[in-house]
Amino acid sequence: MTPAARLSGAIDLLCAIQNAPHRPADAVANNFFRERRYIGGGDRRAISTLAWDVLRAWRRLHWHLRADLRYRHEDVSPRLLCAAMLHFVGQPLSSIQSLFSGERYAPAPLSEREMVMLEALEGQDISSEKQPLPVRLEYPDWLHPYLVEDFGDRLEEEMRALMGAPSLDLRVNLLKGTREEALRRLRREGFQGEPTALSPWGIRLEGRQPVTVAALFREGLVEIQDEGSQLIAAAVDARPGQRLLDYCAGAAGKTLALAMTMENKGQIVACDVSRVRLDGATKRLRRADVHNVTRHLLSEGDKWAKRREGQFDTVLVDAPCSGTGTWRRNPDARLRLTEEDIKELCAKQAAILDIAARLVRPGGKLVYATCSLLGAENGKQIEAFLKRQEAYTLLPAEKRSILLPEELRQEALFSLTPHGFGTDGFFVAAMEKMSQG
Ligand SMILES: C[S@@+](CC[C@H](N)C(=O)[O-])C[C@H]1O[C@@H](n2cnc3c(N)ncnc32)[C@H](O)[C@@H]1O
Repeated sequence: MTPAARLSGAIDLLCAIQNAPHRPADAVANNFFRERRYIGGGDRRAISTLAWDVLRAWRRLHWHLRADLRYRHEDVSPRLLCAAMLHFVGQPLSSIQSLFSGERYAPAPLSEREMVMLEALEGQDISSEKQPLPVRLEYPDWLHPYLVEDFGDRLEEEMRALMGAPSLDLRVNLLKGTREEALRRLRREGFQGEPTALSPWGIRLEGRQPVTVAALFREGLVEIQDEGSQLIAAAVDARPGQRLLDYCAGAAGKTLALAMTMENKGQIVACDVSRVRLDGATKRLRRADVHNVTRHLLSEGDKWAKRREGQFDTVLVDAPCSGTGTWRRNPDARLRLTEEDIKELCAKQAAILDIAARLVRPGGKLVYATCSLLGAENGKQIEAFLKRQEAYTLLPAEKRSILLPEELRQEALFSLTPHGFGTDGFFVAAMEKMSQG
């Protein structure tokens, strides 16, 4: 594809994202490329990169383009956003104008009005001290007081780290081979990667390499999983022979890692309320050679949980959450999140925790995790849980997982952030249910 055709693709993709305001952008993009199978891998990456750069700079681009208040929100079209983004990454206006040539596969020429709007950007940087903090750091206005409370002086550095592109991490499936073996195979297949600093099974790839086409991925030797998510699985410390419940298993991202630390021995039940997500787990479990997982679809009025009270050695609650820790990957999610969502999510998390608490056997463990950065969904949620559920305490030091690096074993609960650890944002709390009597 020519650069102009790629630009056209990015504009079309952003239009598709804009036309589906309630759907996550990555789901829209998957659909977009499925319907355009003629677009090859390199072109796909170029199109997505520009579209995602725009999504990551959404508030700042709108701030610039609507600096002249005569312009309405509708004037800021995906065409203009892409052109402005190209300007801010250093392309001269004349070369941007030549991409909008109107020739075959190229976007239509820039109108006079569009040119005026773009010319006004000359000599400016995308971030400006004049922008209010939520604009400069790309988060919704209403979230500001929450972030001030949670991060205090660290707010700027934490939120800035969340604006960058994420790393691409793999987890080596020890059921199929070692990390050294996986690194050797990756190099042989032309990929560049290094062992992760914190996860014992992780490999961090350089840039965005098309690893899903690699033979070692298709064979199940590696799985795509952020290092932070791997560390949540490490915190669970699932051992061979145990009976474990992954209560919000989704498409089994963490279940796979738990089955690995259990060496495929014992039993994992993977539950979720979403059939689509649980179905998505089947193929991944097969590819990874995992045999000790059964799945259960939770439904309203389901007696399943009632019948299994006190039966599990460990229950993991990887709770539905705001996903604020994954904003590097899903920058569009910032635009959809509302204060009402946070309130609803907190209530849901508390309800799930209370059900899960009953499923743990006396002396067993409950692990709560989110990919949120917000105290309301994390520390405060656990504080309230421990007040409600007197049988539970935070896991004592001697029982914490030795799969975790020393620095993460100091407390029974910890947070990971892109700024602090170079991972997605995660929170985990490990608790123990006291034995009766
Ligand atoms: C953070 S995601 C789980 C991600 C998954 N554990 C992984 O590692 O890939 C949260 C999951 O909770 C599920 N969920 C939402 N409400 C639930 C409920 N009331 N009970 C159990 N699962 C629920 C969602 O369908 C979603 O799959």
